[in-house]
Amino acid sequence: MSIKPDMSKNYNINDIDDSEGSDEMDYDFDHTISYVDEKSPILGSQQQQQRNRKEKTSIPINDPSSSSGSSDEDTRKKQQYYQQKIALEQMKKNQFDWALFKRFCGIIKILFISPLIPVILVAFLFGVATSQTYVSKFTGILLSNVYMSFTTGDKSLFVSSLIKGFIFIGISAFMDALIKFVVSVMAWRWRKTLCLTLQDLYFTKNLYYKIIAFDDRIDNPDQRLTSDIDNFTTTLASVLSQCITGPMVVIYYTYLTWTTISWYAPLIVYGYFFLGYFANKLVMSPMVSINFLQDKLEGDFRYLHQRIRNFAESIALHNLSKDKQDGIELKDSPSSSNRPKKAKLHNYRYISDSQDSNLVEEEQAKKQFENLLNNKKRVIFWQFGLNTTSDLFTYLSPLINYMIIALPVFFLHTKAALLPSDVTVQSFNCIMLASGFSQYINVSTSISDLSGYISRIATMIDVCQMVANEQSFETKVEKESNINSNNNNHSKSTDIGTPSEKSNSSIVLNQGDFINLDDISYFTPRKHPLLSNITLTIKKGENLLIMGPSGSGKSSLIRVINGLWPFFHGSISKPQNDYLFFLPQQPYLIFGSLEEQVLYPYSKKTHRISRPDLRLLFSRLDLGYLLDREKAIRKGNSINDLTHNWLNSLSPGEQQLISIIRLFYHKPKFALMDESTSSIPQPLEERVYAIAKELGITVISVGHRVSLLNHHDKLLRFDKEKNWYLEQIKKDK
Ligand SMILES: Nc1ncnc2c1ncn2[C@@H]1O[C@H](COP(=O)(O)OP(=O)(O)OP(=O)(O)O)[C@@H](O)[C@H]1O
Repeated sequence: MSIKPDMSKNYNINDIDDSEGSDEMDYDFDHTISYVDEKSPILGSQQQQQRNRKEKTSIPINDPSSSSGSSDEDTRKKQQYYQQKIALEQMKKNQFDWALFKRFCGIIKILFISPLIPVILVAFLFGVATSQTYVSKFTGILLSNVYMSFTTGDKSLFVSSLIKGFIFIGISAFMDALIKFVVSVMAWRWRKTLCLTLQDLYFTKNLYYKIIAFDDRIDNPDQRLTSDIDNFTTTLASVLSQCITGPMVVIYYTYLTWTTISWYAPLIVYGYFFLGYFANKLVMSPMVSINFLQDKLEGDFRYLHQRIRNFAESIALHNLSKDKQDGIELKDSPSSSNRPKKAKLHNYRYISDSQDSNLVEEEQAKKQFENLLNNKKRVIFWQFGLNTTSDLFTYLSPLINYMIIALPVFFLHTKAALLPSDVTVQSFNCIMLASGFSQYINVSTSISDLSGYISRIATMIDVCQMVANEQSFETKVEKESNINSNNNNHSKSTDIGTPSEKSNSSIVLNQGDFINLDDISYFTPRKHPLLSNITLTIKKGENLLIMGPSGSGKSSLIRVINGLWPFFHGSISKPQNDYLFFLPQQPYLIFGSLEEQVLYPYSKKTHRISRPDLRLLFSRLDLGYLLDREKAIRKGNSINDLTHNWLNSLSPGEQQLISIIRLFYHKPKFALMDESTSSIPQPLEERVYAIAKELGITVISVGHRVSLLNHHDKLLRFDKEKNWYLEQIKKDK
């Protein structure tokens, strides 16, 4: 079956040779994938496009991706090269340095965006930490008294010290629990603030779509929004509490060691701390990038398993046939018993010897898991180094304390001897001062984790802001009434509508019942030119069908018309978006009841459909049984109202029909249907178009089925040379 339409002729559906009985148009699907120069212009003429195509196929020689041939090995190497390049660039950016500190300050600004409660919490923490530090002083004195009561045999001193001990140590323990409680509340609040702020950003101006479709700088945005923010705020709150209690202890015990020993005592402890700090920093710096990479690998690993969950059935079906093929091959091959075991064919170790055939997904998951484990090994080794230095400094600090106390007796000879109770108080004070500092050293371990989260969260904020402010991702949208009033207010030489203006992209929201494309040339987000200079008008009541080879740009034109893709030149005049409704290729069902499916993108909060109306909508497409099924499930009380998992088991056709019911409920002036009847039988497809007509919906369809021609008035046809043809469809009664 083939169609060779002539632009000069009207197109007649009876001209189609359907002798092969196929329902699909026979296009040449040979679509070449080329490497495009980012700056390649959109070329209008065919010759220019051909020249451009030739140029596009040249690949830089020094780039590993340029290796000739297109074997799997090459593709794998290319992917590896780019992954490593990106990971290295990211790692370079995530050093523990001033830039990271500035990014941290950016996040802090968000955390304190409504400062009252966080400031109260921090002040409260400060108050509790101060009181706890003060109360801890009595522990030292009590210890000294207990020690003295043993040496002097003073029972009353022992009893009174014990009673005071219970009170003060009890208070201290309670304050410790209070600090932990405040830290948890603070982490909870910060998570709320940061996550909501980021979500606001993520959902503004379709950013969630743009950063996934147009920008590849953010891997796993879901992980950043969920676990990274949670881990970051929890770690930050605990680091903050340590940073607050630390100085309290340091300041107070600096004073006590100075007064009970001498000026050099705090000085030596300070020197010891700085030595520890620099040793830790040395180990910490590389850990930032290693932790960053670990988070990325964890996210990728989870994402792969998520995909396996989402596509479980497709994977299982594909692999049923694969198992069969493997079976035949094994049976037919005389040398099958001599085949090397699978494990030997792979470089990595996690493939079981007993398995003859592994799923591609299994291999990928295992490969990714191996990468993750390899990096985790690095994390563990560097963590070991960090723990060794920080623990060494913590554990050695009592010895330093005793050396400080021993200085006047054994080295300076300023004192002959010390009383045991004095030694107890002095060593307690030194230990407390050192513990104040060792809190900082311990903080450094948490800071290395924190830095990874800072990088990931700050990158997400930066990229979201950059994409939000990116002018090339924005299309100028104006109301026709505004343009007219501007035209009236200005002289005829006003800018609007001048050729220079027309060469840019603009969308005008008209009051009329038509969609007009004026000299539209559009391209992919990577600037790969698609179709050029399309000019056409779609009037109300005049259905348009778009056909063409796969990847030729049919869906992209729909994206351009509804304003999702700003990658075009020329101007579009269309009714405002409330009058347009888009049905994507992949039907989208939300978590919710059938009524909520139909209401979407509205919700039950603002809209409701009465039971009889809902039944009528479903019955028109023979789907009344789904409402009965839902009713039975509700009665059985076996379903969580929010997660209607049973919807996942609907057939693709049922899913398409539900989105078509959604379209009928919303009754827009224009419907943009992207292959949205491809899974339903032809008689039902006829009914869908008949109902749309009855409801006054003008349809712009994308599709491959010849039967669609029956329901449309005009055909916009693309060919593989990037030419377009607009033809009138003649319908013979
Ligand atoms: N987000 C994107 N980034 C880069 N290229 C894209 C993106 N989306 C689509 N493309 C490319 O744009 C070209 C046109 O895609 P489009 O989805 O419009 O094809 P189509 O004609 O609708 O194909 P099909 O009939 O298979 O649905 C394809 O080569 C596709 O790979």
